[in-house]
Amino acid sequence: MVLEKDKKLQGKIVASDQNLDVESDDNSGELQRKHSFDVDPLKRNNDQEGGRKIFKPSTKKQMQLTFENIVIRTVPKVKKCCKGPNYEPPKAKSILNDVSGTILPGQFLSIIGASGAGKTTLLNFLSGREISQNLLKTGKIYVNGVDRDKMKGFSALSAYVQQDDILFQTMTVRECLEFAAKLKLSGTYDEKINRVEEIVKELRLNKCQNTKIGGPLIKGVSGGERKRTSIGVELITDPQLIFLDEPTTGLDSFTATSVMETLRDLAQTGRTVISTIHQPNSDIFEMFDRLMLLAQGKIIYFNEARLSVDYFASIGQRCPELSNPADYFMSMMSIESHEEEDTEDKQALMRSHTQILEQYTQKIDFFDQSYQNSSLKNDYTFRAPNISEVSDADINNQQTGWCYQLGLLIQRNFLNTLRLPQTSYVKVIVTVITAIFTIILFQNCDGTPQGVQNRNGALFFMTMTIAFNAIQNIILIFPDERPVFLREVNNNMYSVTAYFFGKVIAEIPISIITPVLFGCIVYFSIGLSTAHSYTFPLFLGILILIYCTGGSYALIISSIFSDKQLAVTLTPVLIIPFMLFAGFFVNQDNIPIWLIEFQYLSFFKYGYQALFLCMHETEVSKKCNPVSDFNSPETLGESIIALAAMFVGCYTISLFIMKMLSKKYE
Ligand SMILES: Nc1ncnc2c1ncn2[C@@H]1O[C@H](COP(=O)(O)OP(=O)(O)OP(=O)(O)O)[C@@H](O)[C@H]1O
Repeated sequence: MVLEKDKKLQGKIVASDQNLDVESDDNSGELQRKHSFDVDPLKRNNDQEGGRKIFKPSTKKQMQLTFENIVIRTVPKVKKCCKGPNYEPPKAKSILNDVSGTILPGQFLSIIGASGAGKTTLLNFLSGREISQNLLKTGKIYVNGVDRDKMKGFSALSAYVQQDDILFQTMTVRECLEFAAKLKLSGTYDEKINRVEEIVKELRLNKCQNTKIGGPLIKGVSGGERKRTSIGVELITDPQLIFLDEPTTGLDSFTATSVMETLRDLAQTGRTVISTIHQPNSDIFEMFDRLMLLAQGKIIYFNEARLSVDYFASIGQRCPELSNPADYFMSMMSIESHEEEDTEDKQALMRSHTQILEQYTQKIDFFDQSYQNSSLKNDYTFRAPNISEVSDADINNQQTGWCYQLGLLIQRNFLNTLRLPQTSYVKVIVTVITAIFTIILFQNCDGTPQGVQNRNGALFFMTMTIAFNAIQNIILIFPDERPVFLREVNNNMYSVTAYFFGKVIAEIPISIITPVLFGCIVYFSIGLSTAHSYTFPLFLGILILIYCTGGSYALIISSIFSDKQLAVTLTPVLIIPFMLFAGFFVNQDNIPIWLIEFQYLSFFKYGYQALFLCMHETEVSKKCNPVSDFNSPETLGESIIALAAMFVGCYTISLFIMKMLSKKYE
């Protein structure tokens, strides 16, 4: 089909490009254009698809996005220490090289280019996402003619669908959409649910709406359905400007085509859709509306996709027959592979590399110049006539009440805990098994010297077990939730404090059940003190406090490290030093003076100390006076207060880190 179309195009090309009609004469190689604005997306929708209407036409103001002279480059760091006579300061690397263009309502722009061409950087910059601090950015972005920097709620007008599908694996497709609708939309409950129904229908999610998203532990929806759910979550507010980062990556060809169809349909209702695409197949290329080719941070083509093959043929880059134009363009924009890789002469190899790079740069410069001089060059000064300025009324910056957000977050967290096996029944089984181990290892904790030794060992073991149980719970779960939290908080769905308290409150049942279950099994089985009626509840209370403090400490670690593997690997290193200060392994008198202060940061020390004093301060038989042996500087009350203070302190620090994180990703 592509070829047939190309042949037709070889004579005279008549195309409507951003409201331009383009005429081309292949013999002269000259492409002429004449302006005539005719964007009627609904008409196109009906005409092109034989009356097929998938998306409801939006009643909102349409968006034209214009970007002017965008330059993004690295700011090289000059190392003062290395400055010498032969010192060559590092050069700035250009990532986007003075790129300009405009995208009109109803257009679906696909950006393709070799790896490192600057696609993601451009998409992020256009969508207003945070660009790394070490990059220098200049240029202007206008939305319907209004300077984006002067707009208050650009993020509320647009949607950004990330490459990875960042969703809760335990939630169903419908639950994900409902959650987004409840937090992002104003109006009554029925109105919100109606919008969900619409999205389910429009994105063809009917069949899988009650299936869980799924992940490594839960079987869930297919890749395409997951991607469509991610798109649906972003479409809930009916944004007019939609950015997508490589939406087809990781999908099979059929699913990728179906996702692209969805995006094309979306654009045909008047929305402006901009997407980077990774390795499109010929079917997907067929579906392209506007195409932007990026190479070395330069736009070498930005116009209708169907004109691209002819355009490149006119500058000497003819796509072979029966080839996928996208593949041809990709190879055209890629640096050629090195043919003399085997040579042992390193200098020759370097020279050859430099030569290839120079040739490649020359080739891209030629494409750049050809595009700049071409009549197909995107006219970024063009302003669609029926587009009016964005006003405050167009910006839906709605945020629901804090308590409403908290309620929904608690509900979601509980659901997640119940549906994730490792946070529910597996945890209970692990608790029971470790309790049985404790009983086997530390029997007979009576008042004899051997029994007291057993008891001290058991108390230390319990402190470790309960603390690690809590740490593991947070370290294994929070890193998975972290991207969802960042996406949602930056989508203005809820506040950081609502998320934080939602998390803390949802943790309460497991923070009570685990230590209480463990304590109940172990306490009487190994013969711990029954001297006072309050000893046992006090003992359980301390176990709960140890669990909560361990969890709060782990929350700091997992908020700092985004990578789960890294967090898991570093946890022992960050925990063990505090464990050594607990007073069981190292006599506190032996701790070097410069390290002594560290013991006051150890929740193991206060946890173990509190359990120890709880047993011995209430012990009737003190044959071997263990309290004096332990040399505890704090009383039981002080130990409990210190533990509680650490718990509150760690949670406060993690809340602060989460706030910082959310600002960083704004
Ligand atoms: N913060 C940064 N500091 C230095 N260089 C950067 C930074 N961000 C991006 N780059 C560089 O800019 C170039 C373009 O990066 P970008 O991620 O936009 O490429 P891309 O076209 O999206 O590539 P891919 O398809 O592989 O994702 C790359 O060479 C990258 O290394």
